Order: sequence, then C-alpha cells, then structure tokens
Amino acid sequence: MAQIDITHSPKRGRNREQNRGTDALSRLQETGRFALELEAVSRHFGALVALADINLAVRAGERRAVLGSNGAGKTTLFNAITGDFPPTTGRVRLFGEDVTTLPAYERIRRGLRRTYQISLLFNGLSVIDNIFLACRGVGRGRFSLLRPKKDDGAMEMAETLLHAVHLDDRRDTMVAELSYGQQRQLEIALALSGAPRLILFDEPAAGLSPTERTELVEILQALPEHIGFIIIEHDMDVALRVAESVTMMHNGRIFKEGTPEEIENDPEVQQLYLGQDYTAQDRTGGSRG
Ligand SMILES: Nc1ncnc2c1ncn2[C@@H]1O[C@H](COP(=O)(O)OP(=O)(O)OP(=O)(O)O)[C@@H](O)[C@H]1O
Repeated sequence: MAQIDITHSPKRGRNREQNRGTDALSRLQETGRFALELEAVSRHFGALVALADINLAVRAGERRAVLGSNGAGKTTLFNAITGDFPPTTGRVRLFGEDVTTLPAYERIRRGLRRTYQISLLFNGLSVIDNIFLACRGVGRGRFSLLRPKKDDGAMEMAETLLHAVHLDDRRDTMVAELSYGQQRQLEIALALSGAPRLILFDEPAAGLSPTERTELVEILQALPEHIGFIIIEHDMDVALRVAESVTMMHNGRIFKEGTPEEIENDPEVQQLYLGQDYTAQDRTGGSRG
C-alpha cells in the first residue's frame, strides 16, 4: 500500500453549515500544535511594504482561507512562508521549528507544499508520469534511472493520488491534452506527493468552470484530516466552503480574522471586499474570480 491513503481517509465535512455557531476561531487555535507561526513578518520591495507586521498562527490540520483584494499581499505571504522570498524582518516557524533562514527545499522536507498560479507541469508526459516523478522526487529513489517496478512504492502512491484528484480516467493522457481544470487537479496531486502536512494553494479555482469548481471543492474537502492547507482564493464560494477559518488582508496587513460566518457577516469586510450591498445569501453561486 502507498504510505498516504487519500482515498480511505475520513472526510471532515468542513462545510460552513457544520461550522455555524460552534467553533469560534479562538477556540480552534487553542487546540493542537501549530503547523505555521508567523511573528512580526514584513516584506519590503524597495520602498514598497508588501507585508507589514504579520502575526499568524495556523493549527496542524487547519484549513485556512486568505482573502483580500489585488495587491493585498497574499502571494507575498506565501513566498515568505515557502522561502521563495524570505521576509525582510520577522520569524517563520513550521511545526514549532524556526525555518526563517532555511531554503525552500528544507521546508519541503518538513512537509510544506505549494501550488502556483502558473502551471509547473510537464506537458510532454502523461498524467501518471507527472505524479510518479513528483512522488519519486521526494522519495529515497529520486536519483534512480531504472524504470519503476509494479510494486514500486512511488508508483503505488502515484496511483492513489491519481484517484484522490479524480483523474483515474485520464491516467495515460498527455498533460497537454488535459482540460485546464484537469491540469489544476493534477497540480493538487503533485502537491500531495511525499508526506505533506501543510499545503499552500494559490488561487486553485482561477479559470475553472462552475462544474470544475464543484469538483475542486470535493477534492479539497476529502483530503485527509492531518493535511492542513491555506488557500488564497478570490472565489468566495470555494474559499468559504473549504475553509474553517479566514484571514482577511488589506494593504499588506491582516485586518480581520474569524470563521467564515463571522467574516461574511462583518460590515467592514462587506464594505472593503464584498461590496456594500453584499449579503451572505448573495454568495450562493456568486464568484469574484
Ligand atoms: N517581486 C516583486 N517586486 C516588487 N514588488 C512586488 C513583487 N511581488 C509583489 N510585489 C508587490 O507587492 C504587493 C503585494 O503583491 P502580492 O502579489 O503579494 O498581492 P496579492 O494579494 O497576491 O495580489 P493578487 O490577488 O493580485 O495576486 C503589490 O503591490 C505588488 O506589486
């Protein structure tokens, strides 16, 4: 069996309805150890302050949405967490360990994964080969030039991940022949390779059709309990259905945190981000992508 059985892991059913009125964000954060802690993190680009004094704590296994208008600093936040662009000041801790000065690959070794807004797939390879390479890349046999055997652990895991992202019937299809939505699903499979503990999803629903968005939500909701994620998403419907907590950013700062219900009903959020005339009911079927 593959090490991570995505298929048979319990679903958490973290939809908004189940969250309603029960778990306030503060209570969520009191339990469990933290996957991620940011302490006074800032990032400057010359005179521009892209991130200013960010303090953020995400529990192990927590699903968090980061929302905010264009230029709010969301992607810069991800870059600071992954080490792609280290912070100008402040500390980053992953699972209790200070990784502020560690390179990106050391953070990957500690279970951090990321998807990007742009595609990083091998177009000339099949779906299963893309996943296999990702599994092999984080495994012990990554420098082996031999063809994988049927019982190769990385191949077993690749098959499991193929199923987890609903691409079974596209197994041997070349990536270039996949629809855009299927390519995004494949990117999620790559992020699941190895032993991820915290995944950063950068606008996974961007450019997807309504049907593909529904499938994306199903895939994210079915991830195993122990895998937490932070999702940047402009589509409120997707973000609030998969997240149990929300961080709102504006001008490089965090200006609000809460449960999806608290955020959605917050007058300041409505004015700044959702539009003054927004009501929670508007969200059904609505998209800002
Ligand atoms: N490499 C860079 N060099 C200079 N400025 C940058 C760089 N990366 C980001 N910025 C600036 O930092 C600010 C925050 O950008 P960022 O991409 O983090 O915002 P965002 O919230 O992710 O926006 P979007 O939703 O449009 O992706 C913006 O003013 C942007 O122009």
